[in-house]
Amino acid sequence: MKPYYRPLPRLATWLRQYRSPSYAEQPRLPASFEELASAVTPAHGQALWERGYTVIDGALSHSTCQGFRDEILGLRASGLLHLNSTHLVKGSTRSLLQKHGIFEAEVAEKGIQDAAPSIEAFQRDRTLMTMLSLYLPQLPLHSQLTKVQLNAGDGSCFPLHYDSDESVDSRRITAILYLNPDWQRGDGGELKLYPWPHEPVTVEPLNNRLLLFSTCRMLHRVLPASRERVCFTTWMSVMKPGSPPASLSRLHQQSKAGSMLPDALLSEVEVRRALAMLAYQEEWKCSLAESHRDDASRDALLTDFAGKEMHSPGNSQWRAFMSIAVVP
Ligand SMILES: O=C(O)CCC(=O)C(=O)O
Ligand SMILES: [Fe+2]
Repeated sequence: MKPYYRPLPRLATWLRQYRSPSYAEQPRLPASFEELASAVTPAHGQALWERGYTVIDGALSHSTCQGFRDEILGLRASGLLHLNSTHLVKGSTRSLLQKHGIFEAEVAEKGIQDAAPSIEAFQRDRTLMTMLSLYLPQLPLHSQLTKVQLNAGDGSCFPLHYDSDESVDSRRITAILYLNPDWQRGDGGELKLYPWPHEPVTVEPLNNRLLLFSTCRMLHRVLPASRERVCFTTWMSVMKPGSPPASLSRLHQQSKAGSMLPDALLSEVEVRRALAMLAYQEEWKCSLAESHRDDASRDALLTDFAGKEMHSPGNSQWRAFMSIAVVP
């Protein structure tokens, strides 16, 4: 005997779909982002681990990128993006200092998921994390969060910074997808990476370019943009906040800096950070001034930075060390 309830589940699904008021208007989402599975190769995993960054061009389809870009422009037009702020920590007081012309929102914020369904689907999709975990099993990625960004292009930029610190949270890989089909040389807005003691690297914000780098170990900034610039960032986290990765961005074995200071010492995150700050302190200070409006709080930020500087670059031995240490 056939059970009489068999057709019911299918009928119920069918009814639910057609009764849903939003059914007809639902935008068509890419079923998945499976192009990423072939775009990410073992060589990308290796570069990310050893150099601390890698670039994947043409990671997704053209129409997927167009959809992402339209959603971010729509969010800006509906006033759903807010200004990005630099966190200024002074003793026990924390203050926020707005950057000019950098508008952003996290996908988790109110109203963003409905207005940016493809980007929300990207945040939920696990293809990128799965591929990276396959090639970097030492870095078990577990979850991800996405933030959209629109740079107004009036000289807006980011100062030198690290996205996080291994002792602060469990984010380990930063993935930025650039969505700028008309970007041309001279428009600015390049991302500059400082993989010290290697030379800085400039990455153009080209359409459908996915840049991956170490969240805690890669010093970076955005150069002033003279044209509207769109992107989104996905931060991928490991399960346990304190867990390694030992090294995303191992030093070259024969690092020149290592012949003067042992590589083991240079591998210490804090030592690397202090030396990188020394190496780039003038550029760092300039980038802080460029990213914020000229007012009293910017003065406070610059004063705070001056307090952190180590005053040795005038010293000729130090200058000699820095010039020999850099590995091209
Ligand atoms: O816009 C970019 O290319 C990078 C932005 C950035 O560094 C950040 O949001 O932390
Ligand atoms: Fe950043």
